[in-house]
Amino acid sequence: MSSPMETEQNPPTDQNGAASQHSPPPPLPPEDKVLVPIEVCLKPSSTVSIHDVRSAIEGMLEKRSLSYNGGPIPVPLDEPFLADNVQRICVCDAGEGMQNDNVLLFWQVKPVVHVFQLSEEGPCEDISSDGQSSSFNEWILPAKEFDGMWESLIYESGLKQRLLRYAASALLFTEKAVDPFLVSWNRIILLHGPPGTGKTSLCKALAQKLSIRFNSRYTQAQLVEVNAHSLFSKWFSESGKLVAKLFQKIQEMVEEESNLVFVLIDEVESLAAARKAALSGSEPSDSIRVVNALLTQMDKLKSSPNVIILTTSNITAAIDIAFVDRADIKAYVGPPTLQARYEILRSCLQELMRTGILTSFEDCKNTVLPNYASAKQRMNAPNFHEATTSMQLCKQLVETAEACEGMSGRSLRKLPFLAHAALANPFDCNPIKFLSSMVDTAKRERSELPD
Ligand SMILES: Nc1ncnc2c1ncn2[C@@H]1O[C@H](COP(=O)(O)OP(=O)(O)OP(=O)(O)O)[C@@H](O)[C@H]1O
Repeated sequence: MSSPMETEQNPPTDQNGAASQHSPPPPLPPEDKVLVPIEVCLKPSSTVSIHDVRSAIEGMLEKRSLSYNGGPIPVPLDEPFLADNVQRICVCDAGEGMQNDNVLLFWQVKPVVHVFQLSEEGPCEDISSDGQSSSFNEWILPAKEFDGMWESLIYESGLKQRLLRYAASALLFTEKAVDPFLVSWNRIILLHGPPGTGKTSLCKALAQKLSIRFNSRYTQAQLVEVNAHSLFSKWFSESGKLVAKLFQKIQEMVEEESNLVFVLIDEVESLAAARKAALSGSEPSDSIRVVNALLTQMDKLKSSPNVIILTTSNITAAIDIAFVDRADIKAYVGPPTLQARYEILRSCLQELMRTGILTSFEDCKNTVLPNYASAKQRMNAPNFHEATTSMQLCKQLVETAEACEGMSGRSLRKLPFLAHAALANPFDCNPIKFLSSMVDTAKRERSELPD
């Protein structure tokens, strides 16, 4: 593998290090340059200012006029300030700026540097008065727990980009004080779809991303995770108090205008269920008061510019219509497509090879499996043959992904573990044998899915 970064003098290379056929294009005019975010994570021990690191990284990118073909950029060891303080440098969403056989030429794009440090504080849990379920969790963002989550979620059709751009526009409109009577927008996102498709994770990952991308405007960010179900306490009289307590806390957070607050309400369909049950008389009317209190509090929060409300639901039809109306973005998150299944399984396999669980052929640790598009391209090439282990593996990986049709992202991420546990000899684990075991396990899992 070539290094992810090459100097401009070197011809651009593709992901396998082959020289590009094209000559480098001339620099673009500044207004045509695509913005490419560069995320720079500081070491936990670092105490330097984000400002200083940003300037040093910008200087580094300018000085070296680099090109890039995937993976993290190595921290420059010849620059002690960066080497001492920076843990990693990642180029994000480079897709649009990539040209010439997937090479990103830094002098063709406008890098936007975001420097951050992960919070290691962990969640702060609030135990509800029944002493059992907690009514909300709170994290300081960006949190160590959510590091890498955004990258691990795989969707087609630009869903992640759409959400990121939507939230960025919503924050910009608010910051620029656009008159809401003339242009109307909310900062409420609803993700709905079947269980296990990554809705909750996507909300958390989105909050983490935004806390990094907007940290020059908002110096602090927090995520409050509310389980809607737990708000309907079995002690009915307590429910109203729980909602009041929760929103009082959120109000305190948003009063500090340098604070960006994300409120995640999971299982929002339980609001509708409670209202319906109350109307049919099977639940005390207290439930309906809780739903109404929640909606009123959400409306109140709308006037605060620094809040984004993220909600999820498994059952679209059951969501309270009053709530659906409030959400600006209603995105359906479905089960992974063939390509997404391939990519999820590829990342699993890659991890098992990195950690040495899968072994038995030389250089297993350093093998890089091709992505779906290049795997298909190579398999369809007239001179394709399965002689190389990597090609044999990716052909089998495509077959495994095909066998997993209908499975959720959550089940797919569990599949490698189940397949490993089913092996007769788990200590001599050949990736080819392992993939056969995955197909068998997938068939078994699918046969056990409810109709
Ligand atoms: N599209 C995906 N790409 C990668 N991983 C996924 C995907 N979908 C789900 N997963 C995996 O499944 C796990 C569970 O997802 P999560 O709990 O966020 O789903 P959910 O849709 O909120 O489920 P539920 O509705 O049952 O609460 C995630 O942490 C992730 O590892």
